[in-house]
Amino acid sequence: EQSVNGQDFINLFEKLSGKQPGIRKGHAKGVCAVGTFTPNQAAKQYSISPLFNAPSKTNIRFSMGGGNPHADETSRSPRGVGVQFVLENGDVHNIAGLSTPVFAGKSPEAFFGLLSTLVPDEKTGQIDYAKVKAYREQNPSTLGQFNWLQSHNPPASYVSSRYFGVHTFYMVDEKGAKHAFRWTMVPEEPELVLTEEQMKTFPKSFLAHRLEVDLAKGKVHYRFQAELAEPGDALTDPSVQWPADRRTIELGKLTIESTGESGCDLTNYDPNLLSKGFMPSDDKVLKLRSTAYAISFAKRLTGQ
Ligand code: HEM
Repeated sequence: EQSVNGQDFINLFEKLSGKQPGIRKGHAKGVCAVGTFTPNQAAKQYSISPLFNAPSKTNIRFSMGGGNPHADETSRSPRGVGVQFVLENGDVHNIAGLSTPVFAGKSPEAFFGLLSTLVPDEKTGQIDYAKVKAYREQNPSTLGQFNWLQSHNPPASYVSSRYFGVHTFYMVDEKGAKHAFRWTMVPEEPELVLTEEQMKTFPKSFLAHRLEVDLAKGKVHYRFQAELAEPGDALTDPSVQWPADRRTIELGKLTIESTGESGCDLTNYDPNLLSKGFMPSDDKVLKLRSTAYAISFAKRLTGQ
């Protein structure tokens, strides 16, 4: 299996979704919001991050997975969230996660192979779905997310969904000890999904409007949680979920206050840009994201 890099993905996204000048090459369709993060004091025992010292302003973006700026919001595909925390000392800390608990591949190569099967045939312009299915069966790490999406209808609102960090990160405490964890954003209101009927009748775009309606009713609250790893848990494979009984600690509350107009348009939610007191794991998918996002960012800022 040949190894792939960030540029390879950008080239592949262009084949899948066209050039899309000035637009994100992944999660192209999205909407901004703003809020405040209020840390839980108890989180301080796991990390020295200034994130836990004082409330921080957050610059949020909700999105549809994929490079299509006109993605169908009734489709069984991942939704995304990016949150940039602006710390009291001016530092920033990013997270960018998905509405699915697992990613579509254990490695950049597995995911790249899957996406490659979705490139339409040059002559017919058609996607060969038998090829896609065969690839999934031969590369079972790409099946978990697909199966999850088949058994969970899409969210009815960007703020009625849980979001998962998917990768493993570390919190570093006062003594320098590292605590492996995965984060989840859990809405305090019930999680609402589209009914089968709504999936057929809703327009392709309703989530931006729905977010405005939800936020006009009042602020939306999320609990920001960390599941702590136990020995033997997958630390570098984002396609594998940990057992449900992992100890969960509350990192704090995220209050989404209003829509954010164009406030997130120029943000790069690189998930490896972390505050002191946090560290990325050696997950190769996580590593590669920095390069891919930087290339996408540079391109879209220069109208490419
Ligand atoms: C090899 C794997 C991946 C590649 C190549 C990739 C690529 C990209 C690219 C190019 C962008 C646009 C960046 C920008 O222009 O700012 C993006 C956005 C995004 N990706 Fe990924 N991604 C990968 C994996 C993941 C994973 C594992 C997650 C979640 C756990 C994720 C969540 C997101 C989210 C939420 C956004 C939107 C951020 C925003 O709103 O600006 N991606 N991705």
